[in-house]
Amino acid sequence: MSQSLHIFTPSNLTFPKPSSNRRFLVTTFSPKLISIKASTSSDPNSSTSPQVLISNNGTGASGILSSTPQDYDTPPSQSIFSDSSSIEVDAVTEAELKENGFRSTRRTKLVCTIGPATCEFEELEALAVGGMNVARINMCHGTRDWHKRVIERVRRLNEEKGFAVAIMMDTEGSEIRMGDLGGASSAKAEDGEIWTFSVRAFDSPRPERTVNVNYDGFAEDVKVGDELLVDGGMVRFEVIEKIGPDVKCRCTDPGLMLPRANLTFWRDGSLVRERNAMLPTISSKDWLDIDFGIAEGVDFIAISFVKSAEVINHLKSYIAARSRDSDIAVIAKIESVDSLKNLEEIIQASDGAMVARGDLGAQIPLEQVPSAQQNIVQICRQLNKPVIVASQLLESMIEYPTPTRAEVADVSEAVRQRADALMLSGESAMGQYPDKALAVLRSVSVRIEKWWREEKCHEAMELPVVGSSFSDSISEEICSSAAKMANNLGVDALFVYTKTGHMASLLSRCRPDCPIFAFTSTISVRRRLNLQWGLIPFRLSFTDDMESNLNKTFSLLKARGMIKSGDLVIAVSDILQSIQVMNVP
Ligand SMILES: Nc1ncnc2c1ncn2[C@@H]1O[C@H](COP(=O)(O)OP(=O)(O)O)[C@@H](O)[C@H]1O
Ligand SMILES: C=C(OP(=O)(O)O)C(=O)O
Ligand SMILES: [K+]
Ligand SMILES: [Mg+2]
Repeated sequence: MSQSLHIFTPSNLTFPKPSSNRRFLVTTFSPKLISIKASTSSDPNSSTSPQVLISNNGTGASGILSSTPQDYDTPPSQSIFSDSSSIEVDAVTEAELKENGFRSTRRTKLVCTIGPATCEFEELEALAVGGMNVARINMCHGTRDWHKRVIERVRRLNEEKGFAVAIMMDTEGSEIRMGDLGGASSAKAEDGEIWTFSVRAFDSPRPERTVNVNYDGFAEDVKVGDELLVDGGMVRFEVIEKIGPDVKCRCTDPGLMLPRANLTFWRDGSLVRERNAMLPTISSKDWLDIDFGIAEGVDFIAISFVKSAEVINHLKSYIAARSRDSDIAVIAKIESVDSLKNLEEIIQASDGAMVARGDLGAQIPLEQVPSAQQNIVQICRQLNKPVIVASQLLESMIEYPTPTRAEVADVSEAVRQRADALMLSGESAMGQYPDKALAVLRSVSVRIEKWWREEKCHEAMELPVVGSSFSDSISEEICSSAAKMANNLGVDALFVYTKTGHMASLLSRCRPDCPIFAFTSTISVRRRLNLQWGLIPFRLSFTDDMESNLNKTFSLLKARGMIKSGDLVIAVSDILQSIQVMNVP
Protein backbone atom coordinates (compact mmCIF):
# COMPACT_ATOMS: atom_id res chain seq x y z
CA MET A 1 0.00 0.00 0.00
CA SER A 2 1.23 3.42 -0.79
CA GLN A 3 -0.13 6.70 0.41
CA SER A 4 1.08 9.77 -1.29
CA LEU A 5 0.88 13.48 -1.39
CA HIS A 6 1.76 15.15 -4.64
CA ILE A 7 2.12 18.85 -5.06
CA PHE A 8 2.11 20.32 -8.52
CA THR A 9 3.42 23.78 -9.00
CA PRO A 10 3.18 26.01 -12.01
CA SER A 11 6.68 27.12 -12.94
CA ASN A 12 5.64 30.76 -13.37
CA LEU A 13 4.25 31.35 -9.91
CA THR A 14 6.30 33.93 -8.10
CA PHE A 15 6.62 33.99 -4.42
CA PRO A 16 7.51 36.84 -2.05
CA LYS A 17 11.23 36.70 -1.28
CA PRO A 18 11.98 35.99 2.36
CA SER A 19 13.70 38.68 4.36
CA SER A 20 17.44 38.75 3.90
CA ASN A 21 17.90 38.68 7.66
CA ARG A 22 17.44 34.96 7.85
CA ARG A 23 19.52 33.95 10.75
CA PHE A 24 17.02 34.27 13.55
CA LEU A 25 14.04 34.58 11.34
CA VAL A 26 11.24 32.20 11.99
CA THR A 27 9.56 31.57 8.72
CA THR A 28 6.50 33.79 8.72
CA PHE A 29 5.12 32.23 5.61
CA SER A 30 3.71 28.84 5.18
CA PRO A 31 2.28 28.09 1.77
CA LYS A 32 -1.29 27.61 2.85
CA LEU A 33 -1.68 24.37 1.08
CA ILE A 34 -3.29 23.94 -1.40
CA SER A 35 -5.72 21.09 -1.46
CA ILE A 36 -4.00 17.77 -1.08
CA LYS A 37 -5.11 14.60 -2.65
CA ALA A 38 -3.82 11.48 -1.02
CA SER A 39 -3.85 8.56 -3.36
CA THR A 40 -4.04 5.12 -1.86
CA SER A 41 -3.10 2.38 -4.18
CA SER A 42 -2.45 -1.25 -3.59
CA ASP A 43 -1.27 -1.81 -7.10
CA PRO A 44 2.39 -0.87 -7.37
CA ASN A 45 2.05 -0.51 -11.09
CA SER A 46 -0.88 1.85 -11.12
CA SER A 47 0.21 5.33 -12.02
CA THR A 48 -2.69 7.44 -10.92
CA SER A 49 -1.80 11.02 -11.62
CA PRO A 50 -3.66 13.02 -9.04
CA GLN A 51 -4.68 16.55 -9.80
CA VAL A 52 -4.22 19.10 -7.10
CA LEU A 53 -6.08 22.34 -6.81
CA ILE A 54 -3.70 25.14 -6.05
CA SER A 55 -5.03 28.25 -4.43
CA ASN A 56 -2.02 30.22 -3.51
CA ASN A 57 -2.96 32.73 -0.87
CA GLY A 58 -1.75 36.15 -1.62
CA THR A 59 -1.07 35.85 -5.29
CA GLY A 60 -4.59 35.13 -6.30
CA ALA A 61 -3.46 32.42 -8.66
CA SER A 62 -5.55 29.33 -8.70
CA GLY A 63 -6.45 26.54 -10.99
CA ILE A 64 -6.11 22.89 -11.69
CA LEU A 65 -2.62 22.16 -12.80
CA SER A 66 -1.00 19.32 -14.53
CA SER A 67 2.31 17.87 -13.55
CA THR A 68 5.13 20.32 -14.14
CA PRO A 69 8.49 18.87 -13.33
CA GLN A 70 10.80 21.29 -11.58
CA ASP A 71 13.59 23.11 -13.32
CA TYR A 72 17.04 22.02 -12.44
CA ASP A 73 20.43 22.55 -13.91
CA THR A 74 21.40 19.74 -16.15
CA PRO A 75 24.41 18.08 -14.59
CA PRO A 76 27.46 17.40 -16.73
CA SER A 77 26.36 14.89 -19.29
CA GLN A 78 29.53 12.85 -19.33
CA SER A 79 29.10 11.90 -15.72
CA ILE A 80 25.51 10.74 -15.95
CA PHE A 81 25.23 7.13 -15.10
CA SER A 82 24.43 5.19 -18.20
CA ASP A 83 23.77 1.67 -16.93
CA SER A 84 20.08 1.83 -16.17
CA SER A 85 19.85 -1.58 -14.57
CA SER A 86 22.10 -1.31 -11.53
CA ILE A 87 22.62 0.69 -8.41
CA GLU A 88 25.96 1.83 -7.03
CA VAL A 89 26.85 2.00 -3.38
CA ASP A 90 30.13 1.17 -1.76
CA ALA A 91 30.77 -2.23 -0.23
CA VAL A 92 31.30 -0.82 3.27
CA THR A 93 27.89 0.87 3.37
CA GLU A 94 26.29 -2.20 1.90
CA ALA A 95 27.82 -4.45 4.56
CA GLU A 96 26.89 -2.01 7.31
CA LEU A 97 23.27 -1.85 6.14
CA LYS A 98 23.03 -5.63 5.96
CA GLU A 99 24.63 -6.27 9.32
CA ASN A 100 23.26 -3.50 11.47
CA GLY A 101 20.11 -2.41 9.69
CA PHE A 102 19.11 1.09 8.72
CA ARG A 103 18.97 2.62 12.14
CA SER A 104 22.56 2.23 13.17
CA THR A 105 24.28 3.62 10.11
CA ARG A 106 26.57 6.52 10.92
CA ARG A 107 25.12 9.95 10.16
CA THR A 108 28.14 12.15 10.89
CA LYS A 109 30.57 12.28 7.97
CA LEU A 110 34.34 11.93 8.27
CA VAL A 111 37.06 13.92 6.51
CA CYS A 112 40.69 12.75 6.60
CA THR A 113 43.68 14.90 5.75
CA ILE A 114 46.02 12.86 3.58
CA GLY A 115 49.74 13.14 4.27
CA PRO A 116 52.86 10.97 4.33
CA ALA A 117 51.17 8.49 6.72
CA THR A 118 48.23 7.78 4.43
CA CYS A 119 49.14 8.56 0.82
CA GLU A 120 49.70 5.03 -0.53
CA PHE A 121 46.87 3.16 -2.23
CA GLU A 122 46.53 0.55 0.54
CA GLU A 123 46.57 3.25 3.21
CA LEU A 124 43.88 5.21 1.39
CA GLU A 125 41.85 2.04 1.01
CA ALA A 126 42.14 1.35 4.74
CA LEU A 127 40.76 4.84 5.44
CA ALA A 128 37.89 4.34 2.96
CA VAL A 129 37.06 1.01 4.58
CA GLY A 130 37.24 2.76 7.95
CA GLY A 131 34.61 5.29 6.90
CA MET A 132 36.48 8.20 5.27
CA ASN A 133 33.89 10.12 3.24
CA VAL A 134 36.15 12.94 2.06
CA ALA A 135 39.93 12.99 1.51
CA ARG A 136 41.45 16.42 2.17
CA ILE A 137 44.70 17.55 0.64
CA ASN A 138 46.33 20.56 2.23
CA MET A 139 48.20 22.69 -0.31
CA CYS A 140 50.35 24.16 2.51
CA HIS A 141 52.36 20.97 2.32
CA GLY A 142 53.76 18.76 -0.41
CA THR A 143 54.15 19.42 -4.12
CA ARG A 144 51.42 19.53 -6.75
CA ASP A 145 52.82 16.28 -8.15
CA TRP A 146 52.47 14.64 -4.78
CA HIS A 147 48.84 15.81 -4.51
CA LYS A 148 48.13 14.72 -8.06
CA ARG A 149 49.24 11.20 -7.22
CA VAL A 150 46.98 11.14 -4.17
CA ILE A 151 44.02 12.30 -6.27
CA GLU A 152 44.73 9.59 -8.84
CA ARG A 153 44.83 6.93 -6.14
CA VAL A 154 41.56 8.05 -4.57
CA ARG A 155 39.96 8.04 -7.99
CA ARG A 156 41.26 4.56 -8.68
CA LEU A 157 39.94 3.43 -5.32
CA ASN A 158 36.49 4.77 -6.23
CA GLU A 159 36.55 3.11 -9.63
CA GLU A 160 37.91 -0.23 -8.58
CA LYS A 161 36.19 -0.63 -5.22
CA GLY A 162 32.98 1.32 -5.70
CA PHE A 163 33.67 4.01 -3.10
CA ALA A 164 32.51 7.59 -3.56
CA VAL A 165 35.26 9.29 -1.57
CA ALA A 166 35.20 12.98 -2.45
CA ILE A 167 38.31 15.14 -2.68
CA MET A 168 38.70 18.44 -0.90
CA MET A 169 41.58 20.71 -1.82
CA ASP A 170 42.49 23.18 0.93
CA THR A 171 44.37 26.33 -0.09
CA GLU A 172 47.39 27.65 1.76
CA GLY A 173 46.16 31.24 2.11
CA SER A 174 48.54 34.11 2.68
CA GLU A 175 48.73 34.51 6.42
CA ILE A 176 52.14 34.54 8.10
CA ARG A 177 53.84 31.16 8.30
CA MET A 178 57.22 29.73 9.15
CA GLY A 179 59.27 28.06 6.43
CA ASP A 180 59.66 24.33 6.03
CA LEU A 181 62.51 23.95 8.58
CA GLY A 182 64.89 22.77 5.86
CA GLY A 183 63.21 19.38 5.66
CA ALA A 184 63.29 18.63 9.41
CA SER A 185 60.04 17.20 10.75
CA SER A 186 60.04 19.58 13.72
CA ALA A 187 62.22 21.90 15.77
CA LYS A 188 62.28 22.05 19.56
CA ALA A 189 62.48 25.46 21.23
CA GLU A 190 63.58 25.43 24.89
CA ASP A 191 62.75 27.95 27.56
CA GLY A 192 64.97 31.07 27.41
CA GLU A 193 66.60 30.18 24.08
CA ILE A 194 67.19 32.98 21.58
CA TRP A 195 65.83 32.25 18.10
CA THR A 196 66.01 34.33 14.92
CA PHE A 197 62.94 34.77 12.73
CA SER A 198 63.78 36.22 9.35
CA VAL A 199 62.52 36.65 5.80
CA ARG A 200 66.01 35.59 4.68
CA ALA A 201 66.12 32.26 2.88
CA PHE A 202 68.72 30.33 4.86
CA ASP A 203 71.17 28.00 3.24
CA SER A 204 70.66 24.36 3.87
CA PRO A 205 71.38 22.96 6.39
CA ARG A 206 69.44 25.62 8.29
CA PRO A 207 71.63 27.39 10.87
CA GLU A 208 70.77 26.50 14.46
CA ARG A 209 67.84 28.31 16.08
CA THR A 210 66.72 30.09 12.95
CA VAL A 211 63.32 30.11 11.33
CA ASN A 212 62.39 31.48 7.94
CA VAL A 213 59.20 33.60 7.72
CA ASN A 214 57.13 33.88 4.52
CA TYR A 215 55.89 37.47 5.01
CA ASP A 216 58.12 40.26 3.68
CA GLY A 217 56.75 42.88 6.06
CA PHE A 218 57.49 40.80 9.15
CA ALA A 219 60.50 42.65 10.56
CA GLU A 220 58.86 46.02 9.89
CA ASP A 221 55.55 45.14 11.46
CA VAL A 222 56.67 43.53 14.72
CA LYS A 223 57.90 45.63 17.64
CA VAL A 224 60.28 44.83 20.46
CA GLY A 225 58.14 43.54 23.34
CA ASP A 226 55.56 41.86 21.06
CA GLU A 227 54.60 38.29 21.81
CA LEU A 228 55.10 35.86 18.93
CA LEU A 229 52.84 32.76 18.92
CA VAL A 230 53.67 29.66 16.92
CA ASP A 231 50.58 27.63 16.04
CA GLY A 232 48.31 29.72 18.23
CA GLY A 233 50.49 29.36 21.31
CA MET A 234 51.98 25.88 21.11
CA VAL A 235 55.29 27.76 21.46
CA ARG A 236 55.67 31.40 22.54
CA PHE A 237 58.45 33.96 22.09
CA GLU A 238 59.05 37.54 23.09
CA VAL A 239 60.58 39.88 20.50
CA ILE A 240 63.79 41.28 22.03
CA GLU A 241 65.67 42.89 19.13
CA LYS A 242 65.33 43.75 15.44
CA ILE A 243 68.43 43.74 13.25
CA GLY A 244 67.51 44.50 9.62
CA PRO A 245 65.37 41.60 8.39
CA ASP A 246 66.25 39.46 11.43
CA VAL A 247 64.01 39.44 14.46
CA LYS A 248 65.58 38.03 17.63
CA CYS A 249 63.16 36.40 20.04
CA ARG A 250 63.42 34.73 23.44
CA CYS A 251 61.42 31.56 23.98
CA THR A 252 58.98 32.02 26.88
CA ASP A 253 56.85 28.87 26.44
CA PRO A 254 58.90 25.95 25.10
CA GLY A 255 57.57 23.41 22.66
CA LEU A 256 57.77 21.70 19.32
CA MET A 257 57.48 23.80 16.15
CA LEU A 258 56.21 22.06 13.01
CA PRO A 259 57.18 23.00 9.44
CA ARG A 260 55.11 25.82 7.96
CA ALA A 261 53.42 26.54 11.26
CA ASN A 262 51.25 29.61 11.49
CA LEU A 263 52.67 32.71 13.24
CA THR A 264 50.70 35.47 14.93
CA PHE A 265 51.97 38.38 16.97
CA TRP A 266 50.28 40.04 19.87
CA ARG A 267 50.77 43.47 21.50
CA ASP A 268 49.28 44.40 24.88
CA GLY A 269 47.18 41.25 24.83
CA SER A 270 45.63 41.88 21.40
CA LEU A 271 46.25 40.24 18.06
CA VAL A 272 48.16 42.64 15.78
CA ARG A 273 46.61 43.03 12.35
CA GLU A 274 48.91 45.41 10.48
CA ARG A 275 49.62 45.25 6.80
CA ASN A 276 49.22 41.47 7.04
CA ALA A 277 45.47 42.14 7.30
CA MET A 278 45.75 43.45 3.73
CA LEU A 279 47.29 40.27 2.37
CA PRO A 280 44.99 38.79 -0.26
CA THR A 281 42.85 35.86 0.88
CA ILE A 282 43.80 34.01 -2.30
CA SER A 283 47.52 34.44 -3.07
CA SER A 284 49.05 33.97 -6.52
CA LYS A 285 50.21 30.54 -5.42
CA ASP A 286 46.65 29.75 -4.28
CA TRP A 287 45.28 30.70 -7.71
CA LEU A 288 47.69 28.25 -9.33
CA ASP A 289 46.60 25.60 -6.84
CA ILE A 290 42.96 26.40 -7.64
CA ASP A 291 43.70 25.98 -11.38
CA PHE A 292 45.26 22.64 -10.47
CA GLY A 293 42.17 21.67 -8.45
CA ILE A 294 39.84 22.61 -11.30
CA ALA A 295 41.95 20.67 -13.80
CA GLU A 296 41.96 17.64 -11.52
CA GLY A 297 38.21 17.91 -10.98
CA VAL A 298 38.29 18.01 -7.17
CA ASP A 299 34.87 18.06 -5.48
CA PHE A 300 35.49 20.78 -2.90
CA ILE A 301 37.86 23.71 -2.67
CA ALA A 302 38.32 24.98 0.89
CA ILE A 303 39.48 28.58 1.13
CA SER A 304 41.72 29.51 4.04
CA PHE A 305 41.40 32.76 6.02
CA VAL A 306 38.26 33.98 4.27
CA LYS A 307 37.56 37.58 5.24
CA SER A 308 34.42 38.42 3.27
CA ALA A 309 31.74 37.01 0.99
CA GLU A 310 33.29 38.91 -1.91
CA VAL A 311 36.22 36.53 -2.28
CA ILE A 312 33.87 33.53 -2.26
CA ASN A 313 31.70 35.07 -4.97
CA HIS A 314 34.79 35.91 -6.99
CA LEU A 315 36.12 32.36 -6.73
CA LYS A 316 32.76 30.87 -7.60
CA SER A 317 32.52 32.89 -10.79
CA TYR A 318 36.16 32.03 -11.58
CA ILE A 319 35.36 28.32 -11.23
CA ALA A 320 32.16 28.66 -13.25
CA ALA A 321 34.01 30.40 -16.10
CA ARG A 322 36.81 27.84 -16.15
CA SER A 323 34.91 24.64 -15.71
CA ARG A 324 31.50 25.02 -17.24
CA ASP A 325 30.68 21.39 -16.73
CA SER A 326 31.83 20.91 -13.19
CA ASP A 327 30.23 21.73 -9.92
CA ILE A 328 33.10 22.24 -7.50
CA ALA A 329 31.73 23.32 -4.13
CA VAL A 330 33.48 26.15 -2.29
CA ILE A 331 33.99 25.71 1.45
CA ALA A 332 34.75 28.80 3.55
CA LYS A 333 37.21 28.18 6.35
CA ILE A 334 36.21 30.19 9.39
CA GLU A 335 39.55 30.78 11.06
CA SER A 336 40.04 34.49 11.50
CA VAL A 337 38.61 37.45 13.37
CA ASP A 338 37.51 38.91 10.03
CA SER A 339 35.57 35.79 9.10
CA LEU A 340 33.67 35.93 12.40
CA LYS A 341 32.73 39.55 11.73
CA ASN A 342 31.16 38.67 8.38
CA LEU A 343 30.03 35.18 9.26
CA GLU A 344 26.52 35.10 7.84
CA GLU A 345 27.30 36.69 4.52
CA ILE A 346 30.33 34.42 4.06
CA ILE A 347 28.35 31.27 4.81
CA GLN A 348 25.49 32.44 2.64
CA ALA A 349 27.87 32.91 -0.31
CA SER A 350 29.62 29.54 0.21
CA ASP A 351 28.58 25.95 -0.40
CA GLY A 352 29.68 24.96 3.08
CA ALA A 353 31.97 25.99 5.93
CA MET A 354 34.73 24.62 8.11
CA VAL A 355 35.24 25.53 11.75
CA ALA A 356 39.04 25.64 11.40
CA ARG A 357 39.79 25.71 15.09
CA GLY A 358 43.57 25.58 14.67
CA ASP A 359 44.00 29.05 13.31
CA LEU A 360 40.78 30.36 14.85
CA GLY A 361 42.24 29.57 18.26
CA ALA A 362 45.31 31.57 17.35
CA GLN A 363 43.24 34.63 16.47
CA ILE A 364 40.66 34.67 19.24
CA PRO A 365 41.11 33.68 22.89
CA LEU A 366 40.90 29.90 23.22
CA GLU A 367 37.96 30.10 25.61
CA GLN A 368 35.91 31.75 22.87
CA VAL A 369 36.42 28.93 20.38
CA PRO A 370 33.65 26.61 21.71
CA SER A 371 30.91 29.24 21.48
CA ALA A 372 32.16 30.32 18.04
CA GLN A 373 31.96 26.67 16.95
CA GLN A 374 28.41 26.27 18.20
CA ASN A 375 27.37 29.49 16.49
CA ILE A 376 28.95 28.56 13.15
CA VAL A 377 27.41 25.07 13.22
CA GLN A 378 23.99 26.54 13.95
CA ILE A 379 24.14 29.21 11.25
CA CYS A 380 25.26 26.66 8.66
CA ARG A 381 22.32 24.43 9.48
CA GLN A 382 19.92 27.34 9.25
CA LEU A 383 21.32 28.42 5.90
CA ASN A 384 21.41 24.80 4.69
CA LYS A 385 25.18 24.60 4.21
CA PRO A 386 27.25 21.59 5.30
CA VAL A 387 29.66 22.30 8.14
CA ILE A 388 32.89 20.54 9.15
CA VAL A 389 34.36 20.73 12.65
CA ALA A 390 38.15 20.57 12.28
CA SER A 391 41.47 20.48 14.12
CA GLN A 392 42.84 18.78 17.18
CA LEU A 393 39.80 16.53 17.66
CA LEU A 394 42.12 13.64 18.53
CA GLU A 395 45.47 15.43 18.61
CA SER A 396 47.07 13.06 21.14
CA MET A 397 46.45 10.17 18.72
CA ILE A 398 49.22 11.54 16.48
CA GLU A 399 51.46 9.79 19.00
CA TYR A 400 49.27 7.48 21.09
CA PRO A 401 46.87 4.69 20.14
CA THR A 402 44.07 5.83 22.45
CA PRO A 403 42.49 9.26 22.74
CA THR A 404 42.21 11.28 25.93
CA ARG A 405 38.84 11.45 27.68
CA ALA A 406 38.75 15.14 26.91
CA GLU A 407 39.21 14.48 23.19
CA VAL A 408 36.33 11.99 23.20
CA ALA A 409 34.20 14.63 24.92
CA ASP A 410 35.15 17.17 22.26
CA VAL A 411 34.21 14.80 19.43
CA SER A 412 30.93 14.02 21.21
CA GLU A 413 30.11 17.69 21.50
CA ALA A 414 30.56 18.24 17.76
CA VAL A 415 28.33 15.23 17.06
CA ARG A 416 25.77 16.46 19.58
CA GLN A 417 25.78 19.84 17.84
CA ARG A 418 24.89 17.82 14.75
CA ALA A 419 27.71 19.09 12.58
CA ASP A 420 27.74 17.44 9.15
CA ALA A 421 31.32 16.28 9.38
CA LEU A 422 34.36 15.83 11.61
CA MET A 423 37.90 16.19 10.29
CA LEU A 424 41.23 14.60 11.10
CA SER A 425 44.38 16.67 10.39
CA GLY A 426 47.77 15.56 11.68
CA GLU A 427 46.12 12.43 13.14
CA SER A 428 45.66 11.02 9.64
CA ALA A 429 48.28 13.04 7.71
CA MET A 430 51.37 12.22 9.72
CA GLY A 431 50.26 10.43 12.87
CA GLN A 432 51.15 6.91 13.91
CA TYR A 433 47.55 5.67 14.22
CA PRO A 434 45.45 7.09 11.38
CA ASP A 435 43.09 4.09 11.20
CA LYS A 436 42.61 4.01 14.95
CA ALA A 437 41.85 7.73 15.03
CA LEU A 438 39.25 7.27 12.31
CA ALA A 439 37.75 4.34 14.23
CA VAL A 440 37.40 6.56 17.30
CA LEU A 441 35.54 9.21 15.30
CA ARG A 442 33.33 6.50 13.87
CA SER A 443 32.44 4.80 17.13
CA VAL A 444 31.91 8.02 19.07
CA SER A 445 29.67 9.37 16.28
CA VAL A 446 27.53 6.25 16.15
CA ARG A 447 27.22 6.08 19.94
CA ILE A 448 26.24 9.72 20.42
CA GLU A 449 23.80 9.62 17.50
CA LYS A 450 22.14 6.53 18.99
CA TRP A 451 21.90 8.16 22.39
CA TRP A 452 20.35 11.22 20.78
CA ARG A 453 17.68 9.11 19.09
CA GLU A 454 16.97 7.04 22.20
CA GLU A 455 16.55 10.15 24.30
CA LYS A 456 14.29 11.53 21.59
CA CYS A 457 16.18 14.79 21.49
CA HIS A 458 14.35 16.08 18.40
CA GLU A 459 15.43 19.67 18.24
CA ALA A 460 13.09 22.56 18.16
CA MET A 461 15.49 24.45 15.91
CA GLU A 462 13.58 26.80 13.66
CA LEU A 463 14.71 26.32 10.09
CA PRO A 464 14.07 29.51 8.16
CA VAL A 465 13.15 29.58 4.48
CA VAL A 466 16.34 29.42 2.41
CA GLY A 467 15.11 29.42 -1.18
CA SER A 468 13.72 32.38 -3.01
CA SER A 469 11.11 30.90 -5.32
CA PHE A 470 7.72 29.39 -4.60
CA SER A 471 8.97 26.08 -5.88
CA ASP A 472 11.93 26.23 -3.45
CA SER A 473 9.56 26.90 -0.59
CA ILE A 474 7.47 23.90 -1.50
CA SER A 475 10.56 21.69 -1.57
CA GLU A 476 11.50 22.92 1.89
CA GLU A 477 8.01 22.31 3.26
CA ILE A 478 7.95 18.84 1.72
CA CYS A 479 11.29 17.94 3.29
CA SER A 480 10.43 19.23 6.75
CA SER A 481 7.05 17.49 6.63
CA ALA A 482 8.63 14.26 5.39
CA ALA A 483 11.26 14.37 8.14
CA LYS A 484 8.62 15.01 10.80
CA MET A 485 6.45 12.20 9.44
CA ALA A 486 9.45 9.88 9.39
CA ASN A 487 10.14 10.60 13.08
CA ASN A 488 6.50 10.29 14.13
CA LEU A 489 5.86 7.11 12.16
CA GLY A 490 9.23 5.58 13.02
CA VAL A 491 9.97 4.79 9.38
CA ASP A 492 13.06 2.81 8.44
CA ALA A 493 14.43 5.13 5.79
CA LEU A 494 13.74 8.26 3.80
CA PHE A 495 14.32 7.97 0.07
CA VAL A 496 15.10 11.04 -2.00
CA TYR A 497 15.46 11.15 -5.77
CA THR A 498 17.51 14.17 -6.60
CA LYS A 499 19.25 15.45 -9.69
CA THR A 500 21.29 18.31 -8.25
CA GLY A 501 21.39 17.10 -4.65
CA HIS A 502 19.44 20.07 -3.35
CA MET A 503 16.41 18.12 -2.17
CA ALA A 504 18.73 15.67 -0.39
CA SER A 505 20.46 18.52 1.42
CA LEU A 506 17.09 19.91 2.53
CA LEU A 507 16.22 16.55 4.08
CA SER A 508 19.63 16.26 5.70
CA ARG A 509 19.14 19.71 7.21
CA CYS A 510 16.11 18.39 9.13
CA ARG A 511 18.36 15.79 10.82
CA PRO A 512 15.65 13.08 10.83
CA ASP A 513 15.93 9.97 13.02
CA CYS A 514 16.21 7.56 10.10
CA PRO A 515 18.92 7.45 7.45
CA ILE A 516 18.36 9.15 4.10
CA PHE A 517 18.98 7.13 0.96
CA ALA A 518 19.84 9.72 -1.67
CA PHE A 519 19.52 8.51 -5.27
CA THR A 520 21.23 10.52 -7.94
CA SER A 521 22.25 9.77 -11.48
CA THR A 522 25.45 11.80 -11.38
CA ILE A 523 28.79 10.59 -10.03
CA SER A 524 29.94 14.02 -8.93
CA VAL A 525 26.67 14.72 -7.07
CA ARG A 526 26.99 11.37 -5.31
CA ARG A 527 30.50 12.29 -4.15
CA ARG A 528 29.45 15.76 -3.02
CA LEU A 529 26.51 14.41 -0.99
CA ASN A 530 29.03 12.33 0.93
CA LEU A 531 29.87 15.37 3.07
CA GLN A 532 26.33 15.85 4.32
CA TRP A 533 24.85 14.57 7.54
CA GLY A 534 22.78 11.39 7.31
CA LEU A 535 22.89 10.99 3.54
CA ILE A 536 23.74 7.61 2.06
CA PRO A 537 24.37 8.47 -1.57
CA PHE A 538 23.55 5.91 -4.25
CA ARG A 539 24.07 6.23 -7.96
CA LEU A 540 21.05 5.15 -9.91
CA SER A 541 19.62 6.19 -13.21
CA PHE A 542 16.00 7.20 -12.89
CA THR A 543 13.25 8.75 -14.93
CA ASP A 544 10.48 11.26 -14.33
CA ASP A 545 8.11 8.42 -13.42
CA MET A 546 8.25 8.01 -9.65
CA GLU A 547 6.26 4.77 -9.58
CA SER A 548 8.75 3.07 -11.81
CA ASN A 549 11.71 4.64 -9.95
CA LEU A 550 10.45 3.23 -6.68
CA ASN A 551 9.75 -0.20 -8.09
CA LYS A 552 13.17 -0.31 -9.64
CA THR A 553 14.89 0.84 -6.44
CA PHE A 554 13.02 -1.69 -4.33
CA SER A 555 13.90 -4.59 -6.58
CA LEU A 556 17.57 -3.58 -6.88
CA LEU A 557 18.00 -3.00 -3.13
CA LYS A 558 16.07 -6.15 -2.24
CA ALA A 559 18.18 -8.21 -4.61
CA ARG A 560 21.26 -7.01 -2.71
CA GLY A 561 19.70 -7.64 0.66
CA MET A 562 19.79 -3.98 1.66
CA ILE A 563 16.04 -3.67 2.28
CA LYS A 564 13.31 -6.23 2.83
CA SER A 565 9.59 -6.57 2.33
CA GLY A 566 7.65 -4.69 4.95
CA ASP A 567 10.27 -2.00 5.64
CA LEU A 568 8.53 1.34 5.96
CA VAL A 569 9.84 4.03 3.66
CA ILE A 570 8.98 7.65 2.91
CA ALA A 571 10.03 8.82 -0.52
CA VAL A 572 10.36 12.40 -1.71
CA SER A 573 11.63 13.69 -5.01
CA ASP A 574 12.45 16.84 -6.86
CA ILE A 575 11.18 15.29 -10.06
CA LEU A 576 7.59 15.45 -9.03
CA GLN A 577 7.27 17.34 -5.77
CA SER A 578 5.73 14.65 -3.68
CA ILE A 579 5.78 12.64 -0.46
CA GLN A 580 4.94 8.94 -0.57
CA VAL A 581 4.67 6.63 2.42
CA MET A 582 4.85 2.92 1.73
CA ASN A 583 5.90 -0.48 2.87
CA VAL A 584 8.46 -2.16 0.69
CA PRO A 585 6.40 -4.70 -1.31
N1 LIG B 1 50.92 16.76 1.93
C1 LIG B 1 51.62 16.71 3.07
N2 LIG B 1 52.93 16.43 3.04
C2 LIG B 1 53.65 16.39 4.18
N3 LIG B 1 53.13 16.61 5.41
C3 LIG B 1 51.84 16.91 5.49
C4 LIG B 1 51.01 16.96 4.32
N4 LIG B 1 49.77 17.30 4.72
C5 LIG B 1 49.82 17.42 6.06
N5 LIG B 1 51.07 17.17 6.54
C6 LIG B 1 51.50 17.16 7.94
O1 LIG B 1 50.38 17.00 8.78
C7 LIG B 1 50.26 18.10 9.69
C8 LIG B 1 48.82 18.41 9.96
O2 LIG B 1 48.14 18.73 8.77
P1 LIG B 1 47.25 20.03 8.67
O3 LIG B 1 46.53 20.25 9.94
O4 LIG B 1 46.44 19.89 7.44
O5 LIG B 1 48.28 21.20 8.42
P2 LIG B 1 48.76 22.42 9.31
O6 LIG B 1 49.41 21.81 10.51
O7 LIG B 1 49.71 23.14 8.43
O8 LIG B 1 47.55 23.23 9.63
C9 LIG B 1 51.05 19.21 9.04
O9 LIG B 1 51.55 20.12 9.98
C10 LIG B 1 52.15 18.46 8.32
O10 LIG B 1 53.18 18.19 9.23
C1 LIG C 1 41.93 23.41 9.38
C2 LIG C 1 42.71 24.45 9.58
O1 LIG C 1 43.47 24.98 8.57
P1 LIG C 1 44.95 24.49 8.20
O2 LIG C 1 45.13 23.12 8.70
O3 LIG C 1 45.04 24.61 6.73
O4 LIG C 1 45.79 25.51 8.89
C3 LIG C 1 42.79 25.11 10.90
O5 LIG C 1 43.43 26.15 10.99
O6 LIG C 1 42.16 24.60 11.85
K1 LIG D 1 45.47 25.09 4.37
MG1 LIG E 1 44.15 27.05 9.23
